[in-house]
Amino acid sequence: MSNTPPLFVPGHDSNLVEDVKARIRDVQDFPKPGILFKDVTPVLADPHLFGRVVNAMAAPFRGRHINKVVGVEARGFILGAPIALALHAGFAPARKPGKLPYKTVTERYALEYGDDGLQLHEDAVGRGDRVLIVDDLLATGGTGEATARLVTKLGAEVVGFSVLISLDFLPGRERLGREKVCALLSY
Ligand SMILES: O=P(O)(O)OC[C@H]1O[C@H](OP(=O)(O)OP(=O)(O)O)[C@H](O)[C@@H]1O
Ligand SMILES: Nc1ncnc2[nH]cnc12
Repeated sequence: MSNTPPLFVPGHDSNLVEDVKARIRDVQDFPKPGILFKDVTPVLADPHLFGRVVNAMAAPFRGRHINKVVGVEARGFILGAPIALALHAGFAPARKPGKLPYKTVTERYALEYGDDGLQLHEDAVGRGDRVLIVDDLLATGGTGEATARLVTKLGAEVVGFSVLISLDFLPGRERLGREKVCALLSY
């Protein structure tokens, strides 16, 4: 028998927010001057903490009949895939333009530090699908909004957004709809 705590245990995890905050690394002026970058890689490096984060980000959406999780390139893939498994849902990657091999739909958006585009395979989600969008961080909400537009363009329903971090001094949460966004921590 191993003493390693199991992943995906339902229930309240009281110290999680403090434990995660203690491990997020602030990097000043990345990728551009004036941006304080929230680096989540130290959280991912700890398998127990990573599992607790996945469980907590999936928890609000259990029982809500999510059948597809869309993870946003690139950091949204890392959290989105295990959250999909935790919810017994399929996973679809929303990728930067030119990366997906099959027919795609495209949306463009502005970022805290530039602008970009996202694509989904046209059969990634469809009518009747109940979709959870997952990313590591919500800032201006441009990425989340563009991902939601891709999902609805394909006829599926966006049930909500699960993010590890919300930068609440930026308008992301309002833009996506306060009631739809679950963030483990905010700044
Ligand atoms: O709310 P917004 O202002 O749209 O910003 C949030 C997005 O910015 C970051 O991704 P980035 O585009 O830097 O891509 P990466 O994950 O590939 O580094 C982050 O992972 C979110 O996807
Ligand atoms: N400040 C920030 N840190 C990490 N990822 C981001 N994406 C947008 N703004 C960010």
